[in-house]
Amino acid sequence: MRTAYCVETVRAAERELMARLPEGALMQRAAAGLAAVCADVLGRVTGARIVLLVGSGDNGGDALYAGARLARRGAGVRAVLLAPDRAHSAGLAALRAAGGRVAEDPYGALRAADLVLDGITGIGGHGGLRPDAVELVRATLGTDAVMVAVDLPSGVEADTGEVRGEAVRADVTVTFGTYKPGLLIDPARDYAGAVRLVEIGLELPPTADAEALQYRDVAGLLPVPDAESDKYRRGVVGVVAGSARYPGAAVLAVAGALRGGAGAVRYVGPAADAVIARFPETLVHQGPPGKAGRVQSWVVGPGLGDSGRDFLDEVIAEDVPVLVDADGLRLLDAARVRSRTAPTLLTPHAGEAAALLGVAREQVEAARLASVRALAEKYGATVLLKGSTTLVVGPHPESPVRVNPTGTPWLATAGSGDVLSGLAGALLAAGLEPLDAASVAAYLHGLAARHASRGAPVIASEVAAALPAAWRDIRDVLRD
Ligand SMILES: NC(=O)C1=CN([C@@H]2O[C@H](COP(=O)(O)OP(=O)(O)OC[C@H]3O[C@@H](n4cnc5c(N)ncnc54)[C@H](OP(=O)(O)O)[C@@H]3O)[C@@H](O)[C@H]2O)[C@@H](O)CC1
Ligand SMILES: [K+]
Repeated sequence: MRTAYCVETVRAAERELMARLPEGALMQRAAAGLAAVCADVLGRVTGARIVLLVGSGDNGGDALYAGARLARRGAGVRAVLLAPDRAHSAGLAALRAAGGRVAEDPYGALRAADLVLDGITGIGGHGGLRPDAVELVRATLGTDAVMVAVDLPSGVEADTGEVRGEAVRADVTVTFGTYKPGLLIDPARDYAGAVRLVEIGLELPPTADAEALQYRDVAGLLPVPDAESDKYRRGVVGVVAGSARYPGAAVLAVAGALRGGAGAVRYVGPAADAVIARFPETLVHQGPPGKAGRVQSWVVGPGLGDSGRDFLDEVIAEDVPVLVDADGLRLLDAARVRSRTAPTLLTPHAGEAAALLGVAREQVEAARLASVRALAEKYGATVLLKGSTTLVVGPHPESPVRVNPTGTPWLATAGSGDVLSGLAGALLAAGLEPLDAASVAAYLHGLAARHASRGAPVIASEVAAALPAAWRDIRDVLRD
């Protein structure tokens, strides 16, 4: 599991560690790791032209000490001090002692740089870059210099991934001790480039603030049938989806459920002919959901249209896990969801989330973490917010947010959400907790899209068809 911790927790761990270490030792660890990554990126340090953008806090101190290390190895290092009277004095002295200098012509130095170290702000920064910093950072655009951010790209919010104004766009971010949530969550994640973690010995609490499943975690969670399994042990999913206008949504949700390992899929709705034509293994039911036979989880909403309200109400009243997506979300009553005893999983995209929260879509996109938490609280449900970085949170406000690392922009295609809902529904039916079902589904879905796409446009039914390949990929790690 890749984990990330908020600033408050990082600072507490830092204080505790600092009390046990000689003065300045922690910053030296950070600077040593930072300099090593810079050397790696440069290939050859001797003769390299390096510019340090140095803010008024310890983030600037890290940059100065790393600059000193690189200067000792033969690099030409120039520091641009954004607040000369508040720059880290010991760091600056170390840089000077190593042969580095304060830049006399900052813009000239930036134009000629091979590498720029962004030490303007780290975890102490708030709000976007200030105007003087904006000007300097703009001067690096269009040059060949590699931008390496110290701890975080300056201008992003460490805890939330929000970007309130301008921020540094890094090629590489060297972060210390732990990932910060902003390095995993868009839009900030997109500013970080490749992230390298430098261990500095922080002892962090067992529960993280954000976490991203890795192959091995997903492999451990995937339900795998054994010799005793029958369709009920594997899980029977009920799908209430589709309408005369959108029969395809039903087909795609059923595809996701079948490829998600369901023992059986029961389909309820007006698109039975289309579903059977494509997937004859589906059990279709003509009456209301309550009479469809045994179901271990329901998926309701894709392509349902307005006419599905009665079916939605009936499904919500069932005492099994229910996933609500798309049109189902619009028709949903928060109080009814909150009063359910079995788990509920909601899977909105940003537009649907915005409608449910009564805000603009842009607001959800700019504050994805706050939005998904607000929805989880409003509905007392687990919520998966689709998007560039899909987020999943449980109803408990203290639980970590799960960030999906496998997304790809090719997934932004009609019907891909329907596949995801069927897939997550199958995992719920197999008995996974909603947080696991949703995050494993997002992971598989992203991986399947990558398989199907390989850099070219992909359509939703191909994503569903590529799920077995993604599944095999993941199970392969268990053989290592
Ligand atoms: N914690 C750890 O484990 C370790 C931490 N380490 C390092 O320390 C860093 C944290 O250092 P930090 O606390 O000194 O804060 P930092 O990020 O340098 O910025 C604060 C300064 O910036 C200023 N400022 C604020 N917003 C601004 C803006 N938008 N634009 C411009 N300026 C802005 C603000 O000044 P003011 O608002 O008063 O003008 C304040 O002076 C951390 O990220 C890591 O690199 C490692 O060395 C070792 C392990
Ligand atoms: K920085």
